[in-house]
Amino acid sequence: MAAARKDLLKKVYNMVPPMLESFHKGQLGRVGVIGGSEDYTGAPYFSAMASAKLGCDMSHVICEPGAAAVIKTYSPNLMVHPIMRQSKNAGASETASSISAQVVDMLSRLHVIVIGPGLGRDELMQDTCAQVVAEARRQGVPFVLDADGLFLAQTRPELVDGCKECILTPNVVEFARLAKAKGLDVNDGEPADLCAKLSKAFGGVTIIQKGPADYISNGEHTLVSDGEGGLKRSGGQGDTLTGTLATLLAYRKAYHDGIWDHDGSMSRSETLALAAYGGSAITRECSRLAFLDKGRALQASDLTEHVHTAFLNTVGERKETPQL
Ligand SMILES: NC(=O)C1=CN([C@@H]2O[C@H](COP(=O)(O)OP(=O)(O)OC[C@H]3O[C@@H](n4cnc5c(N)ncnc54)[C@H](O)[C@@H]3O)[C@@H](O)[C@H]2O)[C@@H](O)CC1
Ligand SMILES: Nc1ncnc2c1ncn2[C@@H]1O[C@H](COP(=O)(O)OP(=O)(O)OP(=O)(O)O)[C@@H](O)[C@H]1O
Ligand SMILES: [Mg+2]
Repeated sequence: MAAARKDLLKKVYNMVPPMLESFHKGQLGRVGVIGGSEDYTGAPYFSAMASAKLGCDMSHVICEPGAAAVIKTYSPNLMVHPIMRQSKNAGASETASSISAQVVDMLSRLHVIVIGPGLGRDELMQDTCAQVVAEARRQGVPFVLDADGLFLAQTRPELVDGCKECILTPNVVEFARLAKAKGLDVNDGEPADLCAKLSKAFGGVTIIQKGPADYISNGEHTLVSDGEGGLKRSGGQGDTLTGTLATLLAYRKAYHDGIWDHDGSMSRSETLALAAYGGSAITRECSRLAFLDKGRALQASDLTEHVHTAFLNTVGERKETPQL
């Protein structure tokens, strides 16, 4: 393991809470994934499940009623809330304000939200999420924008400009769309510099540009996460990333809230970068393990099954936790 990677993962370890008998339900993470629509039920499931498998106590999915009925059949462990509405299914009194108000009601019980997996680009879904993002930001609830959630950053950049409590996770194509929205030329420079430029253009928002290597930048500092992954590029692997990021952001909150004894020496900006790096490293390791297991047959759900081992192989279990 290269020295820089080892060093970074050791710091991620320091941010991960031990598992103590004194903790109560919810202290190790309450995550909400907003997405899931008529067309896509897998994406929010993979995201929420990855968060749970990384150790989050409570993983919620907030989605359309049609998607909710389906997602509930995938796993009884997830809490699924049929709050969101696509325009064509909305009643006369259901507006972005009335729907987002129900999601906002849940915010005080959530540590982190992920917006976008399987969300779609329907106008009412997008408007609802825009209002949720604005309120999450006001309340200081960290959020991850991915997939159709990135369409918000592309079309309404003011929602995220300058936000220091969020992570954007574009793939190559989504990165190019965001760059275009900010007037940047993706052919002008090395990937690490481009990621830093885009982050700066968003006022220092943390960006993970996914690809053969993941570039992570807040405009000031750029990390490269290039651990070996698998060779199958099936859809849905990005959802394991957003779920792992969500749990690490919940752990980050636990770290800053001081729910266990530690020296508290890491700043919020450092721990945000560590959550981003840790999520990327764990996801790539999941992909590597799943590919070893399944080869060409690998599907997104195979990553889900390797989240725990990937955590043990990269970050490692806390020494205080009894080893199984
Ligand atoms: N099982 C599921 O429910 C899944 C749902 N998904 C959802 O599907 C919706 C649309 O997501 P898409 O990712 O298709 O987004 P887009 O509809 O924006 O399409 C992006 C396109 O870029 C292509 N692409 C991706 N990486 C590339 C690269 N490195 N080089 C060149 N082309 C590349 C893809 O093949 C895709 O055609 C989202 O809501 C997403 O969450 C996907 O995450 C896949 C799995
Ligand atoms: N060429 C590659 N080599 C190794 N890992 C990769 C490669 N491309 C992507 N990844 C990894 O796969 C994960 C998902 O990235 P990807 O670019 O597939 O996202 P995505 O297109 O948004 O996925 P999704 O289908 O879930 O929407 C990331 O953790 C990334 O590090
Ligand atoms: Mg994606």
